[in-house]
Amino acid sequence: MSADRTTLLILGASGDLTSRLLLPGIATLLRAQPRRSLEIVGADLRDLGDDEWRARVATAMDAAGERGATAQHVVDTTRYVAGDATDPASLRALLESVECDRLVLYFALPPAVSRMVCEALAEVGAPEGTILAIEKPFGSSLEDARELNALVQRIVPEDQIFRIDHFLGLYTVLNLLGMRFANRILAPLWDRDSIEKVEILYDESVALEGRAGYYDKAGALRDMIQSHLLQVLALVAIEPPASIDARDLRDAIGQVLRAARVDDPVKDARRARYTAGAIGEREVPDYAGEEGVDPARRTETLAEVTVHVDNQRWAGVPFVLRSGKALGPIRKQAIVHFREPSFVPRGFGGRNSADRLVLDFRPDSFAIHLTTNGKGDPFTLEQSVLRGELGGGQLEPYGEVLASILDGDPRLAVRADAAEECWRIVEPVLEAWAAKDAPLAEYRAGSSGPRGWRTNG
Ligand SMILES: NC(=O)C1=CN([C@@H]2O[C@H](COP(=O)(O)OP(=O)(O)OC[C@H]3O[C@@H](n4cnc5c(N)ncnc54)[C@H](OP(=O)(O)O)[C@@H]3O)[C@@H](O)[C@H]2O)C=CC1
Ligand SMILES: O=C1O[C@H](COP(=O)(O)O)[C@@H](O)[C@H](O)[C@H]1O
Repeated sequence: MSADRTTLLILGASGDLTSRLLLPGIATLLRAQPRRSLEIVGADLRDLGDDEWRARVATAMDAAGERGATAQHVVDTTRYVAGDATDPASLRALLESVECDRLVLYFALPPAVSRMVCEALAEVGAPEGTILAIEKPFGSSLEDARELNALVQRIVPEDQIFRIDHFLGLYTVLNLLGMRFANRILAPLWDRDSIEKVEILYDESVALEGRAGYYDKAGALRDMIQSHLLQVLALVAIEPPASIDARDLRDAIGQVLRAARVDDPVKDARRARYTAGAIGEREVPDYAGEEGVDPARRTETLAEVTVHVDNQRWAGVPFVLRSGKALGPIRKQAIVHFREPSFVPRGFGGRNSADRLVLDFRPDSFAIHLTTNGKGDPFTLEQSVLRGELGGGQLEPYGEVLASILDGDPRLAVRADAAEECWRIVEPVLEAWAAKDAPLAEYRAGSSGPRGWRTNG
């Protein structure tokens, strides 16, 4: 751990990400590792003011538990700067106002704005040693991601670029590595011979939450599937790496993403948008009528895409990726569906569903649904559920991600090639959906999705 004075300069500090996930994640890091030395500066277009900003930082620190000396130092020293970071003169002034040994410039901004800030930064120049931490989605298309990669690599060397995907900091997602590669039970079953299908689902109850500025131009496919769910797919599907150091892990991720594709963007993808409804007591307004939403964009709030991985291990196995907002049932899981056994001794009755491994992302746990003899009648099969609590880490995902940035360990960050591959995989679907008559189904907020969309699990 470095004792150098590090400043985290958050661009987009008044946005949803900063308050809801980034600051609370940092708070868990400072609670678990109080010897870190950190100062935080918030910057955004909106003039939030020092007091309001400090209150937000203090709330996040308090929510993580008792405020220790490091967290207190962060609250005492933090400040807020209003301004447009895409404007080179404002950006220069902002950078000059920061005194530290090491600067982490955190882009908590919509992708198009991040790109404009990078263009300004290329003009202004980044202080020596600056780390760029850039949120997903990285760029807005394959071409844009390529250009953005070239641009940021002109500003700082690749080892100072962290393309952020906080799902790589989720305990259960990291646990895929232990589960797959550190026991003899699952590894021999982990291929097309034993696995019929994999589902990776992230159905949320949160709705737009005032994020139209970002979300209405992104939609569920770009917001969740292009980044998070493809990273999870990569960890489910990678070949065993020799080590879990950054190079081996990211080589393996790059390899599997290069093999991934959507067969038929029309048949293998569907999308929908929520209408007014209620989730519990909460009334949710029609997405299309929300402030800042342009209904003509036909932005989807629920997307589902089937991806195939063309290699010996996975040929023919569908990976169904789905994520949506304002849904009633919350499902944040990866489900590995195993094939039927090749033969079951005659005389057994009752077998009616296949075995499966369910990994719950939040809270962290897993369950194996295994066919066994029935409770009352031993000759009637039924499923027993073996559950495991994973215990969770000490850190929230953003704490893990920030720790790895501060330690200069890119293991939890997305490498340049992987960021581009993820766009390559989803781009045929985006093109199909850009057609005027591409279907956009509807679902009531609080429901489980459009009528007629069946899900397993
Ligand atoms: N929210 C979340 O749950 C998560 C978000 N992310 C990623 O974080 C990024 C931001 O998302 P989110 O916080 O939700 O979006 P928000 O729209 O809530 O926040 C973005 C912020 O950036 C500000 N901004 C826009 N232009 C500029 C500029 N020129 N200079 C300085 N600030 C500017 C916006 O100000 P204004 O509102 O005035 O335009 C807004 O406060 C996205 O890339 C998203 O994918 C990643 C993980 C989780
Ligand atoms: O990146 C994003 O992630 C969140 C979901 O992550 P979680 O850690 O809050 O569960 C999602 O709500 C948001 O739309 C997206 O931008």
